[in-house]
Amino acid sequence: MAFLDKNYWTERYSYGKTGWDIGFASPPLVQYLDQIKNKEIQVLIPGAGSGYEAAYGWKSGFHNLQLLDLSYEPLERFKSLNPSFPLDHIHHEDFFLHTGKYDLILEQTFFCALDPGLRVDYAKKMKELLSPGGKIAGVWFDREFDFEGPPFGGKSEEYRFLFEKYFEVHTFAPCYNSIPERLGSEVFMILENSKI
Ligand SMILES: C[S@@+](CC[C@H](N)C(=O)[O-])C[C@H]1O[C@@H](n2cnc3c(N)ncnc32)[C@H](O)[C@@H]1O
Repeated sequence: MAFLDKNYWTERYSYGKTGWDIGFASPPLVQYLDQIKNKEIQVLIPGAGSGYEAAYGWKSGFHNLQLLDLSYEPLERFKSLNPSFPLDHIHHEDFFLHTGKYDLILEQTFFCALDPGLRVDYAKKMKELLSPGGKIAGVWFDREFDFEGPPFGGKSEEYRFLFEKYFEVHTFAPCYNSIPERLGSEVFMILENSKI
């Protein structure tokens, strides 16, 4: 398996090998953001890539929203397309080294981009970054792939087993509003940081 470091992702962006990039804010995340009344909450989007969800959230009034990516390229593009987005809310950084406290962290094809050996670390880091009562919400692939990842697939039972150790599982359901290409292969989850 390729070493999934900054160089790997930079190369993928440089060669335009970005099959994950849907070109617009992901409908399940958009609908989730739309029903949140308190727009003052601290939000993080890790592995944000082109940052469509961040642009959507910002335009919808979530002004305490931060995006983060290991790769410089998509963040530079994001900056040029969203000139009013505050520069200090854009983090060119490794998720695992990021510090902060958030009320909401959004997941969209970040988990599946990581080496599966990092899944426990992902759960622990998410917990560390969430305020008490804070939530992770978003979509995870509920399927395996017949090629070497990324993306790395998985099954919902595996996720439930992993995340129940760290979070209160609020929502865990087949995603009904996935993009057509992913319909039937994603699970929507809301995980709350209320477990000690
Ligand atoms: C599959 S892409 C998804 C991008 C975006 N979420 C989307 O749906 O278009 C995975 C992203 O995670 C970033 N990434 C991978 N490992 C990372 C890490 N350890 N910390 C932060 N970003 C990372 C990559 O640079 C890439 O932009």
